[in-house]
Parts: sequence; structure tokens; C-alpha cells
Amino acid sequence: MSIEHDVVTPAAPGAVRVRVEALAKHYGGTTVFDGVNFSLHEGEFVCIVGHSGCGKTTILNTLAGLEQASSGHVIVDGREVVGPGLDRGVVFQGHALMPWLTVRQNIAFAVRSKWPDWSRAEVEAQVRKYVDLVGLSAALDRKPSELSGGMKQRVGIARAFAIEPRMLLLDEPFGALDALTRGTIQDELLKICAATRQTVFMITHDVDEAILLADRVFLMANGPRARVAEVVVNTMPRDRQRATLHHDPQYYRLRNHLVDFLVARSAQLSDGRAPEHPPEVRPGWIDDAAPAAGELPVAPASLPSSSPVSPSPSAAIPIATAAVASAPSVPTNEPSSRMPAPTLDPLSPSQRRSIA
Ligand SMILES: Nc1ncnc2c1ncn2[C@@H]1O[C@H](COP(=O)(O)OP(=O)(O)OP(=O)(O)O)[C@@H](O)[C@H]1O
Repeated sequence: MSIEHDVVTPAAPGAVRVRVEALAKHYGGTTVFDGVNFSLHEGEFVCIVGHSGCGKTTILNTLAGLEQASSGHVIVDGREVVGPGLDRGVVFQGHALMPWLTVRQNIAFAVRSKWPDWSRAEVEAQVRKYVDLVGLSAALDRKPSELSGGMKQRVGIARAFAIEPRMLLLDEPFGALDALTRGTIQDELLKICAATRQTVFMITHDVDEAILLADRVFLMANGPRARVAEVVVNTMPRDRQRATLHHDPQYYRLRNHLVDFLVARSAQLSDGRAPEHPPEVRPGWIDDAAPAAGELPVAPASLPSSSPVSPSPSAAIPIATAAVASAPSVPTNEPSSRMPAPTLDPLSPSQRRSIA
């Protein structure tokens, strides 16, 4: 597989950067997914959620150029993806570090690939900037075997960020991190994306993380013949903060909508029953109209304002088990008795029609 080094013409702000058309993947006689269609825009942050095995990683690897689809096309900046490129940084579920290199060398290797003319000092400065970001300065000269799982994952994140790619492809990047590091890196990721207008495509199993980070959330139906069944627009203002997200009533509608999909509709829409061209819905709004100030109920008073939205991996909804849980309505793992469930119906009548 060759690495593309060509410089591509930057897309205009907000323009479509990635087009996925009629993508399908078969293994033997099984169609994992087919009829997958979506676009990603310049500077957009998209999360994809769906049950285990529906094909999210396969789609991400296809965008990265690391896997080939059985049919369909992935077009980035007007060119079909035929292999990996330094315009796309990938953070893998497993960290995928080179075990014989130290943290510094792993990241420096990526930086030198991107900027082969940089001096040793420039490379070192770039490495240190991103190692500092993920809080690993003390581990610069350690090899992966000397790091914990979460530390290795942070090196993988630093390596992807350090090449400052125009597109970040993140496969559950924060799953192995402790709550504090997870929150810090989520915040940094938002800042970096706002500053660089990077396009981000991220797989997560954590609906709260999706609501915090994403401009749009792709909901993927179950396989076989899985598809992106629906595109949920995050209508909450983009300067979302973990500590105050739950003060916005839209948050509860969005969260209920995502959980409802995972609990019930993802299975109903399996086996090719989802539309090939997913509808865009705005469950944060009532009747597809932006809420007027003062029209909506406020967050429960008993919810502590310091409650993080994604306080720990354990607060993530484990998708494989979501079906056995009643749809949680609050963003923490605090006792539910302290936080009354919202009474809002997450679906507006028009949304119900559009996904019926
Ligand atoms: N080399 C392979 N041969 C056969 N089947 C495969 C192969 N690679 C992946 N699959 C199957 O393809 C399906 C999609 O896998 P993929 O890893 O993309 O799913 P996923 O949605 O990312 O899952 P998870 O959320 O658990 O990471 C799975 O059912 C998997 O078993």
C-alpha cells in the first residue's frame, strides 16, 4: 500500500471534504454493511455510534485507506482514497505503536514523515508540544512495554495530533483513559479542532461523549447489511462545556433520542431496512423549530453543576448491554433517584414521520 504524499487543494470552509458513496463490505457470504452513504464537511466533528460488529471500524479504516471496501467509493477532497495519507491521522482502538521505539521516537517518526525537511530541533519541539498535551512528558524515553494501556493510548493520540492532519480518524480513542485524562483530552481536542478546522470522524460507544463533541452523530443500524440509518444534528451551541452541558434541555432530548435508537431502532433497522440515504433529524428541537428562550424546562436542580458529562468510562453506555437498561436520562452515574427523568418526548411529530 503506497503512502500518498501529494498536497491536495484545501476545500473551502464548510465545503464537503469526504464523500462516502454506496459503500459495502462482504466477508464470505456475509454482508456486514451495504448502501452506506454520507458526507463530512470541512471543520466538522462527526461521531458514529452503533452496536458492536455493525462495521464502524471497517468504515473508518476504509476512510483511512487501510482497508478496501467490497464496493462503493470514498472520495476525499475530490480524489478517491486508494491508500493511507498524511492528510489523515488515525488513532486506533489498540494504540498501534512501534514497540522498539520510545514515546519520543514513535512520535518523531510520524512528524519526520510529514515534514522531512524539519531540523532535529523542530521535530523535537513538535514532539514535546503534543506529549505535553497528553500529559506524558515524564515518559518521553520509555518504550510502549513500559507504559500502561491508557498511556499507550495517549501516545497514539499525541502521534495523530502531532502530524496536524486535515482529517482525524479516531476509533474509540478515549476508551482506555481515566476520567480526568479523558476530560482533559476531550477539551483539548475541541480546542484544536476549533483552531485548525480539522475534520474529525470518531467512533464512540459513549453517547454523552458524542453529544459533547459532535456536530452530527451518525446512527448506524445493526448488521448484517448495516447502514447509517440516521444523522442526528447536534443543535446545541458549539461552545459546549462538560460541566454545564446538562443545563440545556436539548441535551436530554438528544440523549434520549440516541439511547432510544441503540435500545430499539438499531435492531429494527438491521438487515438492509435502514434507508440508503439517511434522514437528518434535530431531536434537540421541538417540531424542528429552534426552542424559544424560557420555553423549555430547566435541568433538575439536584444535578450537581460539577457533574461531568463523561465522568468515567463506566458512565458510558455500554452499547452491547444498552437493550437491557432503561434509557438513562441523566448524564452521570449518580444515583438516579437524585435526578428525575425528563418527561420530554425526544421525537417531534415530523421526526417520527421522517424515520417511520
Ligand atoms: N477479516 C475478517 N474476516 C471476517 N469477518 C470480519 C473480518 N474483519 C471484520 N469482520 C467482521 O466484520 C464486522 C464488522 O467489524 P468492525 O470491527 O468494523 O465492527 P465495529 O462496528 O467497529 O465493532 P466494535 O464496535 O466492536 O469495534 C464484524 O462482524 C466482524 O466480525
